[in-house]
Amino acid sequence: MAEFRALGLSPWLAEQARQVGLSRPTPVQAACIPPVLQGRDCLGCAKTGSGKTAAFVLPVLQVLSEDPYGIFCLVLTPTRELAYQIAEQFRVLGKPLGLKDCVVVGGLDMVEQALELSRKPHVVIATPGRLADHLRSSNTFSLKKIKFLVLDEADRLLEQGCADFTPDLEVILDALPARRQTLLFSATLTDTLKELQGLAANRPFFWEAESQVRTVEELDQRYLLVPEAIKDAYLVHLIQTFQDEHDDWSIIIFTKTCKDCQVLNMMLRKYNFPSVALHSMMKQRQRFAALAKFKSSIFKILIATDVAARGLDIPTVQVVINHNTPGLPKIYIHRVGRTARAGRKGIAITLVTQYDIHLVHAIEEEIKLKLQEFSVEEQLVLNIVTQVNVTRRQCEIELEGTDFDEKKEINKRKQMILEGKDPDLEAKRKAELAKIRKKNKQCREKVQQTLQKKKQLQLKRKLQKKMERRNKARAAEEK
Ligand SMILES: Nc1ncnc2c1ncn2[C@@H]1O[C@H](COP(=O)(O)OP(=O)(O)OP(=O)(O)O)[C@@H](O)[C@H]1O
Repeated sequence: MAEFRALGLSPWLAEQARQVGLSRPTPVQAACIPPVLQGRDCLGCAKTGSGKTAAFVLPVLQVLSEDPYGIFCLVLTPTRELAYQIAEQFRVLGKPLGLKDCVVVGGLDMVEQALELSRKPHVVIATPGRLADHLRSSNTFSLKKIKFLVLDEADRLLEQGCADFTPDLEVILDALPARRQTLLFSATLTDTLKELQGLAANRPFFWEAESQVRTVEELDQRYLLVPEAIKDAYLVHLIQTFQDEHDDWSIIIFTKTCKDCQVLNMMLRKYNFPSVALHSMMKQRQRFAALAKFKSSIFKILIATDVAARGLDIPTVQVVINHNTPGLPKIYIHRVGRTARAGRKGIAITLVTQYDIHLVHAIEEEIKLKLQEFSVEEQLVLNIVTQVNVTRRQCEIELEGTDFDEKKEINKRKQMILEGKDPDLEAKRKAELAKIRKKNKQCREKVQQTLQKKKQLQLKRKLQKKMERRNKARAAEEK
């Protein structure tokens, strides 16, 4: 407790931290809390599970307790589940303050959220899309007086991936006062450091954990070479083994697509494994329910897309299985970081097919560590291959019978409308683009063929000339 106090926190807050199990500051907390209390902006880069959340929650609560008003702090985070998790930390640590928080995320009632926002909560925790929608559509609340802006998983919020947050961030930043403290945290900040530094200009304090290796020591990182066609048999075998060998076990399996996630969940259920799925095509209430069931250990297996890759803190997770090798090392770091948190041990097994070897090399290069091979008894896997493949096919057929693909199409259209695009026009544009690409490809092929023919002709002529010269020489010799 004394150590948290030594960082500048009040006795009540240090005591509250102790009561919720934070007895001694972790390095990221020890390094970042004092400069934040001094009024500086902060960029904190520390490994997964190292306590970055409390590194911003504690100083925000400290400053809030000295001059409480609403809306005092805005926290932005990329996923809805993460927003609730952060709100929970604010709630437990800020209980003695009577802290009022408000979570603003997509998929839930907008009117209710607007009402809550108008009641001036101390802290708003939001995903960018929904908060920007509120700002565009109502003037019943103001962010003009906020003292703190926190970007959790800051690099994800700023990168322009498949879900691009930047247009929403622009709307939000326009609604904020220039005089504020900005705190940015992630386990993978360094790639986007330049953009981030532009956001935090108030005597920014940058802290990065001193370590070459970018994943935690307690994590045992393995790969398993598997032929693509029988990958699922390996997965079933792995799960069966963990179930047989451990009483208390809990696994997160990451998949590439929502459909894969759904099919695998159906398949594992057919084998009576206690699994639940979590992906972005589920309704928000189903997503929360699935996560709650997994957190309470009613279901021991969570099959998820990368929507669960960042930030989720579930201490009981001992195993992470990557059903596909992540295409980006950064995603690998976040996925495997769902285990071996806060000093606990954990294992991550990545299924690697013949097509993914280069991805493993990229991961190893980034994390500065070689993955070790995980060995299994191949015969046991071969024994179940046919059965597993048949079961998977059955599940795929079952899924095709539902409106899953249709929903996907509808979701895509909805997303486009939200982004201000016309789905029909986009479809037309896409078709035209495909046509142009096809034409270009045909043209390239034609050029290549012509070039090749030309080359062959030249070669033929050269050969002919050579032969002629040789014949002439021979004839001259004979004379
Ligand atoms: N000082 C502390 N002492 C003990 N446990 C702590 C301390 N600080 C945080 N923890 C615990 O460590 C776990 C991980 O913390 P947190 O979720 O903040 O990690 P993180 O660094 O944000 O990870 P990620 O990068 O995956 O989001 C949580 O269960 C939290 O309660």
